[in-house]
Amino acid sequence: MWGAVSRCQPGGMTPILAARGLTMVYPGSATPALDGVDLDVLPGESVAVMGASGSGKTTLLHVLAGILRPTSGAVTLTTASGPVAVHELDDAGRSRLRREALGFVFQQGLLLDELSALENVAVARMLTGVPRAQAEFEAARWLEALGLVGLERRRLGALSGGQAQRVAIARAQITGARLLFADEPTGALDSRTGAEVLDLLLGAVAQGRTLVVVTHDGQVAARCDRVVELRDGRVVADSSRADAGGTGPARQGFLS
Ligand SMILES: Nc1ncnc2c1ncn2[C@@H]1O[C@H](COP(=O)(O)OP(=O)(O)OP(=O)(O)O)[C@@H](O)[C@H]1O
Repeated sequence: MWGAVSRCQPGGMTPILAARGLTMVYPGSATPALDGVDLDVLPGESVAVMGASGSGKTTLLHVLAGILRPTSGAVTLTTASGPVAVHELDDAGRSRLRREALGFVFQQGLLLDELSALENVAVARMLTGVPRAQAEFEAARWLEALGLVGLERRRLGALSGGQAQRVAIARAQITGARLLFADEPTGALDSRTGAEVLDLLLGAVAQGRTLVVVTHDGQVAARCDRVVELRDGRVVADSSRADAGGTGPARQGFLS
C-alpha cells in the first residue's frame, strides 16, 4: 500500500515508529539539523522532544511524520496493514500516509480560519473518501467529546486559542490515526488552558494513541512517559518513567 517493508524487532514490543541514523542537511546549510538520530517510539507512549531553540526538534518531528524527507537514514512506521518505510515514499505517498495514518496538532497552519469548527474537523475525514454528511456527523461527535458543544458552526477564526487547539485535537483523531504529532501545542496558551489541552492529548494516549510532542514547556514534558532531549541535532538524553523506577514524573533534574 505505501511500500511495505519487512522488519523484525528482536525481543520486546514492536515500535510504532523507528528511526535509524537520521540526518537532515537543509540545502545551503553547512551544519546538519539532524545528525545521526536513532529513536524507537512504542505504541501507547507519550514522548516529549525537548532541546534548545535550533536543536532540531521540529525538523525531527517533520522527518518522523513524513513531512520532510531525511537526507539519509530510515523511518519505519508500523501501521495496521504492516510496516511502512516512510523515508522511501515519494511526496504523494507521504501525503497519503499523513492523511490516513497520522494526526497533527500544531500551533498554527493546519486549520482554516474561514471554515467552521465542524468543517475543519470533517474535512480531514472527507479527505479519506468519507461522504460529507457522515464526516460532519462524526466531527460533531468529536467536538462534543472535546467540550465544544454549541461552537460547531463558529468560524475557527472566532474561537479562542484553547478552543482552536481542541478543534485540532478532534481533527487529529477523527481519521482513527494511532500516532499523533504535536508541535508546541500549548505554546500560545496561558498555563491553565495549556494544561487542559495537554489533558486532552494525554487522554488520547490513555485511549491507546501514541503521542510525540515537541515542547519547550517543562510542565508538558513532566507529564509525558518519556523525554528525549536534542542538542545540535543529536539525542543527548532519553528518560522514561521506567528508568526512574516507577510511575512518577520524568527523572528529576532532567529538565533543568
Ligand atoms: N527550512 C529550513 N532551511 C534551512 N535551515 C533550516 C530550515 N528549518 C530549520 N533550519 C535550521 O535547522 C536547525 C534546526 O531547526 P529546527 O527548527 O528543527 O529547531 P528547533 O529545535 O525546532 O528550534 P525552535 O525551538 O526554535 O523551534 C536550525 O539551525 C535551523 O536554523
